[in-house]
This record gives sequence, C-alpha cells and structure tokens, in this order.
Amino acid sequence: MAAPAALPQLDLELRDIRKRYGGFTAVDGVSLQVPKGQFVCLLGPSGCGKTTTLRCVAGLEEPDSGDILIGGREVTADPPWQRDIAMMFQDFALFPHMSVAKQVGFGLEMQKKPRAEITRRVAEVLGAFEIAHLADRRPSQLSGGQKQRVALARAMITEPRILLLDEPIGALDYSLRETVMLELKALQKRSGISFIWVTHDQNEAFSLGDQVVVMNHARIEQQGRPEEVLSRPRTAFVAGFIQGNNILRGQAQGARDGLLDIRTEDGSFAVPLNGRAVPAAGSPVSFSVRAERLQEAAADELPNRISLRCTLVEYFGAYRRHVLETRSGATIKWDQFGALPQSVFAGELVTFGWKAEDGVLHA
Ligand SMILES: Nc1ncnc2c1ncn2[C@@H]1O[C@H](COP(=O)(O)OP(=O)(O)OP(=O)(O)O)[C@@H](O)[C@H]1O
Repeated sequence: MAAPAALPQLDLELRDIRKRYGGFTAVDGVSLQVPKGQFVCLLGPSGCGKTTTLRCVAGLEEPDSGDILIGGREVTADPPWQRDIAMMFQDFALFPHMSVAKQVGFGLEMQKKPRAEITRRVAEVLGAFEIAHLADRRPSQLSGGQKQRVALARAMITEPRILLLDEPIGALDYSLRETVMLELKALQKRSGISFIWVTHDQNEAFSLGDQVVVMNHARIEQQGRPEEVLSRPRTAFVAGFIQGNNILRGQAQGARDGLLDIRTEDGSFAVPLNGRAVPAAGSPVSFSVRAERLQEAAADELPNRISLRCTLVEYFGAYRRHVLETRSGATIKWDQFGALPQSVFAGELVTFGWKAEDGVLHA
C-alpha cells in the first residue's frame, strides 16, 4: 500500500519502523519526524537500536515493516545512492590508498560530474574545511582530527539533504572533541543539511541536538528539545539515563489540586500530575527530582521533605556532589553549584526538601 503523502517541509520521516534479526527485535516501531535543517541526536545505551535505525535510513538495512520518507519522497526500498543522504562513520572509513583530494571528490565522480566541476568543487571544499594543504596526503599521514575533516568534507560535497553520522567523534581525543563539536554545529547550521547523529554520550546529544531522541530496548522513550528532555524526563529510564536525577518509587494515593500523593518507603510526596490522568490508588508510580533542586536550608517550609544520611562528598569541577542515603537505603544525590562553603559533611543526618513543582511524574 502506498504511504500517505508526507509533509513537504520534513527532511526525514520514519513511520513505525521495525527490524528483526532472527528472533531478536533491534528496532520496534520507531516513528520520527525531522523538520528541515535540524540537528537530531539519537541517544541511548549500547545495543538499544540507534545504529540499526540509522542504517535503515541509509538504506544499508531494509526494515521488515514501516515507511521511510526523505524530503517527502518514499525511499523505503531505494538503494543508498538514491536517497539524497551521505554518511559518516566513527572510523571515518577513508579509502587507504586514495589522496585527500581524490577522496573528497569521490562522491562527485560517482555522480559522473564533469572533470572541471569536480576540480573546482574539491578546491572549494578543501578550502572551506581548511585541509587544502593536505590535498596530496593519504589517510595514514593524517591526524585523527584531520581524518575527521576529510571524512566530513567527503560526505558533504554532494550537498545531501541529510547527513547520517554514527558516533562521528568517538575516535577523537577527548581534548579535540569540544572544538570539533562546536565546528560541526556551526557547519550544520550554515549548510542547512539535517544531521542525524548517533551517540551514547549525553553531553554530545544535549549540546548539539535541536532534538534529542532517547532510545531504549529498540524503542523511542522520549523525543524533544534538549531542555524538555532534561527538565521533564518522560520515563524512569530517561530520568535514570540522564545524569543528575533522583528517582523515587512508590504507590499512588490520590490527587488534590493537580498534585498526586505518592507513598514511598521514605515518606509521602506531592508530585504534579501535569495533565496526566490520576493513576489508580495503590498502583506503582515513579517520579524524579533533579539533584540540584534539593534544598537543605529551610527544608521545613517545603511540602516535600526527606530524612537522609550523607555518605560521601565529591568534587566535580564546577559543583560539589553529595551522596546521601534514605532510611530505606535508596541513594539520593544533591549537587551544589556556585563554590559555596561546604554545609553538609559525610556521616551527618540531614533533612532535605523540594518544591512540589520540582517533582516530575513518569509515564
Ligand atoms: N546484523 C545483525 N545481526 C544480528 N543482530 C544484530 C545485527 N545488527 C545489530 N544487531 C543487534 O541489534 C541490537 C541493536 O544494535 P544497534 O547496533 O542498532 O545498537 P546501538 O544502539 O547502535 O548500539 P551501540 O551504541 O553499541 O552501537 C543489538 O543487540 C545488536 O546486537
């Protein structure tokens, strides 16, 4: 059956993609819409299906069901070279015996462009990527950062609608990554090409993505702008995967004034429903509170309070992390920013509180 017409402004649309390997489901009903010129990061733990999703978009894998539309055109059964995409892999996949100039022009040669046009475009792109001085070198004579630029120049020279990147900076030295990330982000915005970037590194995803798509066990758990995913994790998995969340579990007790009362082994807490239906009394629920939202001073005036024992205080550069334990033995983290004097020490018993609106109920 032909797919219904797509919205023309979308660079990419995935409709209910499924992919199985034997009895194992690697992608289980993934749907995604990528508007024009967006930077989208697919984020998730190892084996969650990010790369398989990307390979389906690339045409390197055929999904068992579902539709893939690129620029509004159904491409599900098309080979990679008919999809208006380019790819970049973690190992850069450079051709070992080809000079930099030849590699960069490769895509245009495949498209059978006239020789003069290839020479002109290669010179332009080598200049734009500041690698003109490397034109005659082979990959073995390049540093990691230089290889990365060559691979990117090679991928972008054909001006695809979408660039697919699988852990593209994973092989770079840590010290280089931040600079490369800034460059790539600027390049993406200038080019207007949509980037679909696979990573398991949340710092990469949150600093680069216009959209962050969090995957787990072959499905999308949450997708949204970075600040949405950070401040309102939709599920306990997302809250746990993203650094800095405390997760509490208990039973729903009933709701009043838009707040759900949740009973846990460490007390009862009021958490905003945020438009959600009230869960049945006694049903298991979870919620999260960010580690920097806990308050020590004036805890008595806050609606949610919890008794804790501090077990460890660690320094993480810009902030101080306190690891605390509840009466039932659950771990709670409190992060203190702003170089304040230390007020809670290991071994101390303390009461912390948080505002009702700082709790995020999970689906
Ligand atoms: N060709 C294949 N045959 C069998 N199983 C596969 C194949 N390709 C991937 N898988 C399995 O599908 C699951 C998803 O793999 P995928 O590479 O998409 O994960 P990922 O999220 O990209 O992980 P990573 O970050 O480790 O690359 C994994 O459990 C993997 O072992």
